[in-house]
Amino acid sequence: MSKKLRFRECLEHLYPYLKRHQLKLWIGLFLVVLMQVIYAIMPSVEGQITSQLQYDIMYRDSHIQMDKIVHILGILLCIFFVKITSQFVSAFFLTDSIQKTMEDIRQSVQAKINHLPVQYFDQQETGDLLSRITNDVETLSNALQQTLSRVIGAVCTFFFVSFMMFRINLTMTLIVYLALPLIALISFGLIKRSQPLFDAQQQSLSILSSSVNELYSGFDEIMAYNQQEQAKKSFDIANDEMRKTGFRAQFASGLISPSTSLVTYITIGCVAWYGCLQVLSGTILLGELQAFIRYIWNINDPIAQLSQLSSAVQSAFSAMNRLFTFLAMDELEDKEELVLIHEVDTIEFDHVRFGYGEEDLMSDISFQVHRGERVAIVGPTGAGKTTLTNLLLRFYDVKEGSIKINGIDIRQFSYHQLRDLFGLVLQDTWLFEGSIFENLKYGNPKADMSDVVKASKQANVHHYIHTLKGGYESMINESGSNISQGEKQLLTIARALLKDPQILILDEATSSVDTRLEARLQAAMEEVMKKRTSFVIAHRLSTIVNADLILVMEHGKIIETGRHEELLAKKGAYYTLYNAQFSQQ
Ligand SMILES: Nc1ncnc2c1ncn2[C@@H]1O[C@H](COP(=O)(O)OP(=O)(O)OP(=O)(O)O)[C@@H](O)[C@H]1O
Repeated sequence: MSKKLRFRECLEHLYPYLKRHQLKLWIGLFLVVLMQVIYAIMPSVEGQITSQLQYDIMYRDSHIQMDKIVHILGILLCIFFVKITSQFVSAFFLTDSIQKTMEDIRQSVQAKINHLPVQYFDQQETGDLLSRITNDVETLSNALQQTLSRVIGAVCTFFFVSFMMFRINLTMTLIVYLALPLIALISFGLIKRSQPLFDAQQQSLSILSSSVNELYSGFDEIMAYNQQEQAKKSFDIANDEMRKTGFRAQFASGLISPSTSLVTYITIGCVAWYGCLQVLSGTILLGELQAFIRYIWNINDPIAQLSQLSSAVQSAFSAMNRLFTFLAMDELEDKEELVLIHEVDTIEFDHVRFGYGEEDLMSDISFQVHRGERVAIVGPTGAGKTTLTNLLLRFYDVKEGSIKINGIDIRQFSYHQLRDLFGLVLQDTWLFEGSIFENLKYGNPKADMSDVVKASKQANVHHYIHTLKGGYESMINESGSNISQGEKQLLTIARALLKDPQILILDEATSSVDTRLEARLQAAMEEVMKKRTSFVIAHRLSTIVNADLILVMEHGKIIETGRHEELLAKKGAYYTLYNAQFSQQ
């Protein structure tokens, strides 16, 4: 994420997305150009009314020719009608193409998340990632919506209006042109200065969302530990930083408009003085001077507009930068499915060495498991139990040695193929916002209601679902807080049963539940492990006693292996652990 993209590179990344909806985009932009032509013609036509009146007063003894005035008004009305229609139609086409482009970008970000290595998520704040999908895309969308048509319009206006001004008077046009570099200098100088300030503002926003996210997800703990003051303090710091960066960025860009207006007024003063002399000498008509003064605003407008849009352009640039650097990140390379696995017969760790960073956490890990066996992994916290299962799922790759299924290195399989073999029942149960039925089907989208009910019965959770008002259609809220922890784990067991995986990874809950629920959980776990190769991060005595293989881990090493009785007889590490933790159960 370190390399920053330049503006041109950002546009190069954006272009393929815009290109997909280019027909609508081009129609919209063509109409924008048409509007600018009309915009350039209107002051001259309006000026004709003044010139006509001037003529009638001076040469026809104030006898006004109303038919000529009505004729010009008619032309103005037609032009106005075309302008309004173009405005509506172009807004429709531009909005449609831009919104579709944003939808595509959001989809790319979503797809990207699925193809990133797990390490990326270890290093990223969730708020930062969420901000990429929502805030950054929204900022870019707003900027395109507001700026694309206006920037193109501004450039066209500049050329069309210049042409009209030259037609009226060369000297007056040159006076205006003298002021233009000053306006450009002021605008773009201030834009450049405020660019880093906008970056800082966006960064603060993302820190603030992370902070709010943390406050919300840790709400119970904050209350329980009476840390409201501390939480408020860290939120206040993020909030204050947001205010400061926001103020600096907005103040810097807010200076642009008043400064450029001042230069415009001075220019109008000079032109009006020179123009009046020309009218008096009869070189130009009064209506032409009137039109010319309108043109000064119109030609300064593009530059002033750009400066007014600068905050949107700069925020969009920052957003595009983050979005496209994210989208350009290296993805996990997946293999084609060259090797097939039907039945998993053996799983083997062969002299595995691994560490999350430079330092090794585990080395020389070797053991073998056969089909249908139950492996209990025990050891103190931080021993490396979860890491072992992370390696099995290839969330991380081993540094040395290999993990083999049926004698084939798991790196030979595609991620999809490998992970398809596994079912997960974790302590940290994950259920999403949706109905119980949808949550259970997650493991097997093809399952129908009868499969779901069957799995729920096996997992001892069917009766509980029935007691809920909506049954299988009951909604689980975003955090899953409307269901108890024990019931949630039963639901994840049912989900795993529906998937019917060959290998099961089960992380037993350490939190104690009431005796009846415990019995239900126990039975459900036995059911899900039945006839399946299972790796259990074990906390229950019964699981360990019934295991075919117990791996005793400490500091990333397997220090003992065997069955319960053998290990007890050894009177080693397992014996001590058993007496300290499990014998009371
Ligand atoms: N994603 C990670 N990045 C860096 N270090 C990690 C990561 N995950 C775990 N660790 C570290 O690796 C070591 C082993 O962690 P692991 O979670 O495998 O232990 P565990 O035996 O499962 O512990 P527990 O019983 O508490 O879950 C710990 O020191 C932990 O801090």
